[in-house]
Amino acid sequence: MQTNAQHHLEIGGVDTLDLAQTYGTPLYVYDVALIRQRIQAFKKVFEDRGLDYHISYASKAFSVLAMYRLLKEAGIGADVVSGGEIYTAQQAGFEMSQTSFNGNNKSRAELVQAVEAGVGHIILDNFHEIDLLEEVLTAADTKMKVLLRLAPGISAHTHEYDMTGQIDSKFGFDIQSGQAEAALTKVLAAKHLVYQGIHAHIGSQIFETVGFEKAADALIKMAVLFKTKFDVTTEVINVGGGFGVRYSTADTPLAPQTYVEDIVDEISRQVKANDLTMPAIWIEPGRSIVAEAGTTLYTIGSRKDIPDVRSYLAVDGGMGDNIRPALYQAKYEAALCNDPEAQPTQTVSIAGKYCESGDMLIWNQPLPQTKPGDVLATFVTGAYGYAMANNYNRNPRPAVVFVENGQSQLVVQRESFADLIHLDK
Ligand SMILES: Cc1ncc(COP(=O)(O)O)c(C=O)c1O
Ligand SMILES: N[C@@H](CCCC[NH3+])C(=O)O
Repeated sequence: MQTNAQHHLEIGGVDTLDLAQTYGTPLYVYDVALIRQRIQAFKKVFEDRGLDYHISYASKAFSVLAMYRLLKEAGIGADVVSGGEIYTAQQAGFEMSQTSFNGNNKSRAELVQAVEAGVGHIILDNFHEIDLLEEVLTAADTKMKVLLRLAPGISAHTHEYDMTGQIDSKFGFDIQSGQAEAALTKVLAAKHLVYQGIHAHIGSQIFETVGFEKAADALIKMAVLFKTKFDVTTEVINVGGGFGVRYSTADTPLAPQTYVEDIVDEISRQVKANDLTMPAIWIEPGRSIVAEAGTTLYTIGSRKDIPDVRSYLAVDGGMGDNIRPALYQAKYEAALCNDPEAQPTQTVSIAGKYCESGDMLIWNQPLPQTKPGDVLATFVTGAYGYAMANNYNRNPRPAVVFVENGQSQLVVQRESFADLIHLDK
């Protein structure tokens, strides 16, 4: 947390009170330098080891034109999961060969769109999709590089809704029951699918490396099986994303690059032990690239003090701009922008303005005295915040600004009431 000479909270060299004044609240503010640093730290792990690699930022964490432009500048790829993300990346002028396309129910229309857009790789998730993509490619008379998403049977230590690699999951080909082998057989028989490798994503907001290492081992085992049984070389091992970040003092993640160092070292060991050629290693970090770079600014409004029970302090946003506390009991921390380091004198619970009792942003936040009109910042809201924002109660979605070197830039305009009825008939 940075403060300026007036003791105000500052982000990227810009006073947050000025940002709130200029752009209004609620407001998502991104520290662009921090995003660049995160990307560089991931790159460095691979480059220090001289490895063939690909970083595919999981766009779902935060997908807007400005973000794809930033990725392009930083020289990394992007993973997309919908026609909307493909469209946004294209409109941003993103190099589409540097995208991969994930998802458990890609529609025919989305596959056509992906092929026409020149998406680099499609990560096949199920048997239906193998048939569908082969049909689309036959009609277009073109080929597509594919990875197979596997469910390695690993339960990551995270919120139940954030687990994706366990056997009982809607994602990917199950390894244990032989689906993975059956999928490879089908891909090899399809004329327009070019097998490149395998993928696993075990979940999100994970704090330990052991789950990733187990997933890497499972993928290497499959690469060995594919080699011995099918004489097929696996050129890409994609270990997904899911590297945890620190939302509150209770969280104890590793440095983002530490996860990758461990995974890469494990893969290198296993490749050597199994006498394989070293594949390209791909990662798909989303949260760990953007979460900590994001801060949301709110204006404080009403207050309700229930003697001996609780004090509710309400802000002008809530579950419409940050649904994570309601959906995953996610914990956040907040500070007052006019003096974030002032001694707390009270404990309050930060409520949103939506008509739901569950619309709470933070329970039991220590704060100094506040008054209506004060600006409150909640930290680490850069991932799955704006991305999951909604118009519940017909509230317009907030604006997004990028700040860097003392300059701010509006990258997403605040929705207007007119925008809200734009599509109504
Ligand atoms: C396939 C896939 N890759 C990457 C990610 C990104 O995860 P995270 O934002 O936790 O890094 C996700 C989301 O969990 C995902 O489903
Ligand atoms: N939306 C989730 C993570 C995304 C999971 C995607 N597979 C969160 O905010 O934690």
